[in-house]
Formats: sequence, C-alpha cells, structure tokens
Amino acid sequence: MISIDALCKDYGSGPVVRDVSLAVPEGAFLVLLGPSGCGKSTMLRMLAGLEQPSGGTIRFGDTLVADGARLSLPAEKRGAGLVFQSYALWPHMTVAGNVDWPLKVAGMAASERGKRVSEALEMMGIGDLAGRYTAEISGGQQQRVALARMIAPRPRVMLFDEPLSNLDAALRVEMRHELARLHAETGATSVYVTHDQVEAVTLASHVAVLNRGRIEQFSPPMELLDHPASAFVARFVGTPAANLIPVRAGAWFGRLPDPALAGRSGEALVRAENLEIATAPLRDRACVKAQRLEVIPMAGRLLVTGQVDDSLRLTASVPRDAKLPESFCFVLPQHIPTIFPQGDR
Ligand SMILES: Nc1ncnc2c1ncn2[C@@H]1O[C@H](COP(=O)(O)OP(=O)(O)OP(=O)(O)O)[C@@H](O)[C@H]1O
Repeated sequence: MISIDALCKDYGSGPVVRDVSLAVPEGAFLVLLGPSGCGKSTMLRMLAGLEQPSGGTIRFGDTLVADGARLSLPAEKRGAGLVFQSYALWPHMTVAGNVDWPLKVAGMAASERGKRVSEALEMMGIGDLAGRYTAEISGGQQQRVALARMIAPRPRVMLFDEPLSNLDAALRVEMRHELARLHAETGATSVYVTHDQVEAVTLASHVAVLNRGRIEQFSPPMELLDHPASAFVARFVGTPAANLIPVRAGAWFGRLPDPALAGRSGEALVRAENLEIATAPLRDRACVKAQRLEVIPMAGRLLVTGQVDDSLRLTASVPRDAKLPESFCFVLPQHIPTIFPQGDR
C-alpha cells in the first residue's frame, strides 16, 4: 500500500535520509524505529507531505504522492492523517470544535460533519467531553482528542510522530492499547515513529530500524530480536540490550581462545540469558572477571551488570538466589554465537 523507493533528504548540510526503499501492504502497521537524529521524523514528514524529498518516490497504493523535487502532494490530497508528539489542539475551541475544524476546512456538509465528529469521539471514548475546552481536560484526554481529530476524515494512512512520549508510563501503556485498537478498527495503514523499542515490538507488523538515515533492518518485530541484522540492531532492540563482546582470531577479548568462536574476529552477540556468573573462574569454561555495578530484579530473575574493563559492561540474567559478590566472573557461552564484523555500529 505504501511503497518508498530510493528516498533521500538533504536539508542543505548533508543527507539525513539516504536511499531508503521499503514497501508495506494495506493495513500494515509500520514502525520507524531509531535513536534521536536518525531521520525518522524527516521520513514521516515526507510521507505526510510536509517535507519535500530531495530524491526518490513515495506511492500510496497506485498514487504517486511524492517524486523527488518534482512532486509532493499536500497531506489532504494524500488521504493521510497526522498526530504529533505535541497534540497541537486549538485551546479556544471545544473538543468537538477541534475535531470538526479540519472537516469544515475540507468543505464537508454540516450534517455529515456532525456524524463524523460523534463517531470519532465515541471511538476514542470521549463523547462526554464534546463541549469542554481542551485546556480543561487532562493530557491523556487531549491525546484522545488529537487522535479523534485525525480519524474523523477517515484517512487511509495514519501517521504518528512519537504520540505517546508526553504521557506518564501508565497512560502510555493504556494509549498503546488504544492505538492498536484504532488501527485494527479503522483498517487504515499506519506509520509510527518512535525511539521506544517496546512500542515498536508491541504495535508493529513491520519495523524499519534506522541508523544515520539508512535502514539497518526491515522485518517483522520478532525477527529483530531473533535475528538482528547488525550489531547496531542488537544493541538497540531487546530488554536488556544484548551484550556484544569483542573477539579476535577465535579468542574472547583476543586472549581467551575458544573453539566455539571458530577462529573468527568481530563482535559476538551474547544475550543476558546466555551469560552465567560464578564467584571464581571455572577451569573448563571461558570466564572473565568483573566488578558488580548494578543488580535489577526483573520478572523473577536478577539482571546483573558488571564492569569488565574501561569500555565494556556486560549484563547477565541469573536466578534470584544467585550469589553476587562485589567481584565475580562472567562465564561465556559454549555455543557458537553470532559474530558481527568489528565496527558495525
Ligand atoms: N528543518 C530542518 N532543517 C535542517 N535540518 C533538519 C531539519 N529537520 C531535521 N533536521 C536534521 O535532520 C536530522 C534528522 O532529524 P529527524 O528529526 O528526522 O530525526 P529523528 O530521528 O526524528 O530524531 P528525534 O527522535 O530526535 O526527533 C537531524 O540531524 C536534524 O538536525
């Protein structure tokens, strides 16, 4: 439904989106995931028609909506609705007035508008707030109004730019469920920008992980966890983040030879659950000494982070009753790990 081909953006001081191509079917929930500054908002703004690409094309279905510097259809001609991090509501209008306004501007008849406004407010569970001013309602309610305003024109593409980042943790979980429901009920295709991997894996049907304007990996969310395509993805996705341990010529840290490393060099992906700890080195296993930094109870286990050397911290997931002296050893896994090329960040 959305297809992006060789999309580029340069604001004048170097490329911020570089040669991005991807396609998702009708009804998909695409999440653009990446750290601050990786270009995800710029991508979304190009999808919305708020920013002109420097090169490449965007299609919604069969419609070419952007083509390099030659063409960029405005948002209302794309059938796209947008919700920002700041809700951008009009404080001097009521809740119903806010939802009605874009319909009015689009020239819709008053009777149809009334129907659409009620439908959108009901869908967001805020029908009883219709007559209130937006300054008189809570942040979570304002977010619902912003969503109602977006869905009232029945867009075929819904675009979200970090819509939950202004909400507290509990409300964020509640609104995440609401967004999933909204997406399912409207049947629209959604594109959602976030740096929060939990939002990405819970909402998405497809995730594009962006790093410095390029796609690092484009896949279903579970695939990011099961088969990260690069050390960058492995570091960015997963709780706790995976450990990436330097190996050289088949030796952990270049000094602990291990046949499981098959003579290779690079960064070995070792998940917290595959790292054990011991109070002293074990004779028959590769071990590395560490100083205890932090212990976090999580889901019935302990996440133990230790400092191995100046630049490396590792995290292991261990049973709750594990012994944890100040100084201990991480026991490295015996299976063959995934090894990424060195410097692949
Ligand atoms: N209007 C603009 N003019 C010039 N540079 C811009 C403009 N908008 C964004 N940039 C730059 O483009 C790069 C990507 O910004 P963008 O907002 O797309 O990233 P992001 O991944 O959404 O980051 P964040 O999560 O912090 O919003 C940044 O280096 C930013 O400074």
